[in-house]
Amino acid sequence: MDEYVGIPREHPESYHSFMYNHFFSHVDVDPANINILDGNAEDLEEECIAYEEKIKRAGGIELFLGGIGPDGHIAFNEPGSSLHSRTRVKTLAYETILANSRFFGNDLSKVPKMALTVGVQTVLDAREVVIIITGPHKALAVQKCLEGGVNHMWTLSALQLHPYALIVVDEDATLELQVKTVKYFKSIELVASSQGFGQGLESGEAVGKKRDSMLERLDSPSSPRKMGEGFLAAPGEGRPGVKRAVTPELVPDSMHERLPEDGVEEEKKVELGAMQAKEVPSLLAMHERVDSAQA
Ligand SMILES: N[C@@H]1[C@@H](O)[C@H](O)[C@@H](COP(=O)(O)O)O[C@@H]1O
Repeated sequence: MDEYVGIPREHPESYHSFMYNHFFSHVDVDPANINILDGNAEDLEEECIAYEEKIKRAGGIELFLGGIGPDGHIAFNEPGSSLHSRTRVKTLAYETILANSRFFGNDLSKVPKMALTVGVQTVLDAREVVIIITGPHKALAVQKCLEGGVNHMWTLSALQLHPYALIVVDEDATLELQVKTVKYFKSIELVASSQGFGQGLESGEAVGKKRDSMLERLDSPSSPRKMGEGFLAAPGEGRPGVKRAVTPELVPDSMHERLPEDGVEEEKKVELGAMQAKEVPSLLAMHERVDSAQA
């Protein structure tokens, strides 16, 4: 989902190395199916555009699994990132450079200052998003993103707009939350699982059939979404034993869609004309009312 700009792929702190060491080398994955942004690409902008295209061609992201930075950034979407952003070159925030310096011998000069990252909208377009947050140094971000409103200064908060987002935290990461918030989430989890609606990650075969329709939906990322469109299918939908309610639209429709169609407009004009012809008093202009009152 992100990669530093300008450090070799083999560098122990590159995200390429991280992903190979912690994940790809432990699973049976065809290297051709691994897609990590290339922070050494000759044309970084082109690399980002191509990455979005690749996601689109693959039918969208099924599961976005990630973490956050202490400033609430998701991937490398630093504070102030547009919530509609897509894959791009990003300058890292000082706090992030500082936080990452521990991986570079605490030498700030060695920490990359730029990265390539998927955008907030790229994450929001994923069918399901799971974010794992641990440690007290992420507690303020958790508080801002869960108890605060959707805000570009804490980009994780954009997940409030996602129909299938799951945030997994340890006890330390909840330290800045109100006790009642923690109790609230624990209680709804308890009630939900007692009613057979417990949260759970899906496993099993990929929902390949849905990909064609996903491709269509993702066709134009910038085009306004209509009711019920835009997000990918509900996780687990169509699988035996998995019930999901349809989530209503979460993204407002565009203004032009709210304007009446021409036909309707014409009808209104005719109605209005008829009313005016009947000289309905309420339609008289003010000066006419004044004149008639004086007379
Ligand atoms: N840019 C990366 C994020 O993409 C990643 O999610 C996070 C994980 O942090 P941690 O390993 O502390 O969970 O690190 C950085 O901030």
